[in-house]
Amino acid sequence: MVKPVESQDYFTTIYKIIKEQVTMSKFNGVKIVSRYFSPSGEKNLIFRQFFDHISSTYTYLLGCAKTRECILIDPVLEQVKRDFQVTQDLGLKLKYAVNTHMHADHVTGTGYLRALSGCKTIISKTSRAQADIHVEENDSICFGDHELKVLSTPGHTNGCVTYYFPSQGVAFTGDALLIRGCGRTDFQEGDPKILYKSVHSKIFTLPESTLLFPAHDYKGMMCTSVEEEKKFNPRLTKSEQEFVEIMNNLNLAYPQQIDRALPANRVCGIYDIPNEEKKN
Ligand SMILES: N[C@@H](CCC(=O)N[C@@H](CSS)C(=O)NCC(=O)O)C(=O)O
Repeated sequence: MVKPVESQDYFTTIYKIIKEQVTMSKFNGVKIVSRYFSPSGEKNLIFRQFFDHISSTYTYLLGCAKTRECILIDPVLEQVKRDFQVTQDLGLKLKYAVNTHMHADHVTGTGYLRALSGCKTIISKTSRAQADIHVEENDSICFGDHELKVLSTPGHTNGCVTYYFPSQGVAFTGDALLIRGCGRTDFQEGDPKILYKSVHSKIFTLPESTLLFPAHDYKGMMCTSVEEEKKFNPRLTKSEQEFVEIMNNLNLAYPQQIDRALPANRVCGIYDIPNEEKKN
C-alpha cells in the first residue's frame, strides 16, 4: 500500500506557493478561488476526481484519512475496476457507492461496486430507483469523520440531489448545475422552471466561495465556484422566462446510451454487473 498524499497537505502546499497571487487576484469582480478545499480546514480528507471519457462523467472519491472509510459519487460501470483499485491502493474501505440521480447517459457502477466490496448503494427516494439507502433533503451521508448534506435539486430529473460538504466548502452538483451550463430538461421529468428554482434557491445560496464539482463536463473543465456561476453561467444568470426559453430550444441529441442506461439505473443496486463477472 502506498501512503497517499493527503489532499489537504497537497493543496495547502500549493496554496502557500500561490498565496500572494491568490489574495491579490480579482478578475471581472470574481475573487479567484484557487484551492480545492479550505487550507485552514481539516487535514484528514482524501479526494480524487476520475473521468469517463465515453460519457464525459466525473466520479469523485472522498475518503477519511483517519478511519479509512470512503465513498464514491457517481461511479460509471465501465470504470468500476479502475476506481475500486484506487480505493484498494490507498488502503480505503468503500462504505457507500452514491448516485446524484438516475443517470440517462451511462450505467451506474454502484451495483457492481456493491458486488465487489459489500458497500451500500445510495440514491434519492424521489428517483424511485432501487438502492440500499434512499436519501432526501437534509439527510446526512457520513464516512469516517466527514459528513455530506443532501440538498434536493430537482429539475433535470425529479430525483436529482446535490451533496454539500460544508466543512470543506464544496458541493457535488450532479447534473443540476454544470460548469457554465446545467442539466437538460427535455426528458425524465425534466422541468426548466423547477431546475431554475433549485439552482437559485439551493446552490446559489451556498457561500460564494463554495467550490462546485459537476457530474459532467464536455469542454474539459473540472471545477467551478458558486460565485463564478452566479456571474458567468450563460443560462442561469438570465431571468426565469429567458431560462425556460433557452432550455426549450437546446435541441440536443438524445444520449447515445439512454436505452441501455435507464432500465439498468432503475435497479442500480441489483443487476448492473458485467455478464463476465456474473459467471465468476
Ligand atoms: N452526448 C452525450 C449526452 C450529452 C447530454 O445530453 N448531457 C446531459 C447530461 S447526461 S443526461 C445534459 O444535461 N447536457 C446539458 C448540455 O447542455 O449539454 C451522450 O450521448 O451521452
